[in-house]
Amino acid sequence: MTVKDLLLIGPEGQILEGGTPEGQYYNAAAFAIHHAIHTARPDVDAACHSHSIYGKTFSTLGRNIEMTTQDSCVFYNQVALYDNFGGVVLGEDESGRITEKLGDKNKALILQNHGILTCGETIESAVMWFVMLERHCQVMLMAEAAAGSRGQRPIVIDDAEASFTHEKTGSEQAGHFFAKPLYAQALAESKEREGIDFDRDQSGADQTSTKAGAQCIETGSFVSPKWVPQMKDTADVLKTMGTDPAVSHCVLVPNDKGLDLFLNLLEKHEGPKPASEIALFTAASESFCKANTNCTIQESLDRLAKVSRRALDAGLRVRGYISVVAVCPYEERFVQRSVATLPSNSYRWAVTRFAAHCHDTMGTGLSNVLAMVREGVRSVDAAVGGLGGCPYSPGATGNIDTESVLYGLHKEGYQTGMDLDEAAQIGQWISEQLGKRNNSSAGRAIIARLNRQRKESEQQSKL
Ligand SMILES: CC(C)(COP(=O)([O-])OP(=O)([O-])OC[C@H]1O[C@@H](n2cnc3c(N)ncnc32)[C@H](O)[C@@H]1OP(=O)([O-])[O-])[C@@H](O)C(=O)NCCC(=O)NCCSC(=O)C[C@@](C)(O)CC(=O)[O-]
Repeated sequence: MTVKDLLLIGPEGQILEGGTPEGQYYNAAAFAIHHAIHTARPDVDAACHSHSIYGKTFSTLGRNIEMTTQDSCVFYNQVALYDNFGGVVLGEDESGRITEKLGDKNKALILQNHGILTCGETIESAVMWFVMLERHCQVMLMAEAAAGSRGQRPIVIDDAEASFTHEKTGSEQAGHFFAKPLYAQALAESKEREGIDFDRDQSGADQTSTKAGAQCIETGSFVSPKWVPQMKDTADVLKTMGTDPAVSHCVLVPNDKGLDLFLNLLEKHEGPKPASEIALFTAASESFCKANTNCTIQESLDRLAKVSRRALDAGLRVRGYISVVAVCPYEERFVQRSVATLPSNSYRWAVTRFAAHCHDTMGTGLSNVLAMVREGVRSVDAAVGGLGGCPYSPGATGNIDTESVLYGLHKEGYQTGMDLDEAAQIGQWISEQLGKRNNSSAGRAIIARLNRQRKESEQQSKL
């Protein structure tokens, strides 16, 4: 199983995104359980459930775990037993009873005659609790068998020590931290196997970028022409451009009016949809949010929650951007803390993907992209020739150039599905069309190499 097999399922059980063409189906019982948990526990970002061998074996005993080892104390007072097996979970009755048992503070459940389930505020902690609970079930089974053969019982840790140990090791942050090596191993294994979705920005070279292998192309913006006149022709571009079913086209939308204009265009458009994804954006600093979208962060989150819900209902995919996560041109204070709290539920639940979008203003664009990819981001934006920019970020360079990002990712062993030489030629071509210098240093170096090779092969053919 790889990331490409994963499905994003909406609240009504509809598949919103993901999966291979032959993999558009899912386990209804899993959906029933996970949906009930996410509805009942907004603090929970991830739930893990599988019929793992030791958890399943332990569950047949119809009892809860005991704190018999230091590691098990992460679960002190936070595991409940659901001692009622109501058959495969397909209905709301059984999933409702399960979430009732989970309550509002437990991180795990023993589901009698079924298996184990854990949850956490992050994917990492939920997975770590699952791995630890599965191992603890194994420990309990072995310890009880060994003790039982001598007519004894394993020694249970006293409440005071268990509580103290839980306080030190059972927090969400601890779960996230414990999972780091496991997560790093999974990422290392997956980077050889999987590709990165390569996206690019509005540079007008849509057809040619398709040729270089981009999977998503941001084609334009439905923003106010009073604010960004350069984008006022987006509707005309969408109406006239060709589409390739292998490529997803995306447009930037800041508010309801932008979505109305886009939906209106789609309704009137004959033939395949020219774009099927929207990109929403807010910012990590109040000053940038005001400068870019004329509202506060909270106002933008409220606005975007509504826009994204409408877009999903209309069958569109939605991605989200948080601008200025590293440095804000208007605020000197580093804004990292507010970034951590930004993807509040209203925004986070409504978008179907987050992507890395970097500029190279301080020469750190490529390092930032690589750092994000190492942390698990699998969607990266870039523009050939480093075109583009942001009118509300004074002094900012254009977007990070596709050519150097491809070079960096390929060197690190990631597969992008894109052809670097092809991208470099497109970057050179579009820069010439626009009468601009090619802003990609990697692109210029590749063009120089391609020109040299061309000359050499011409000379060879003359000989
Ligand atoms: C958000 C607004 C509209 C608020 O701007 P506002 O002035 O508060 O909006 P308003 O609702 O008061 O409307 C003002 C006028 O604009 C019209 N209007 C209003 N909305 C639209 C629309 N969607 N499409 C067309 N027209 C629109 C509206 O109809 C009205 O026209 P009037 O009645 O005066 O004739 C404005 O601030 C805006 O358009 N901002 C866009 C800024 C932008 O495009 N920035 C660059 C791209 S974002 C970016 O670079 C970040 C990203 C994604 O790349 C990631 C990163 O780099 O970090």
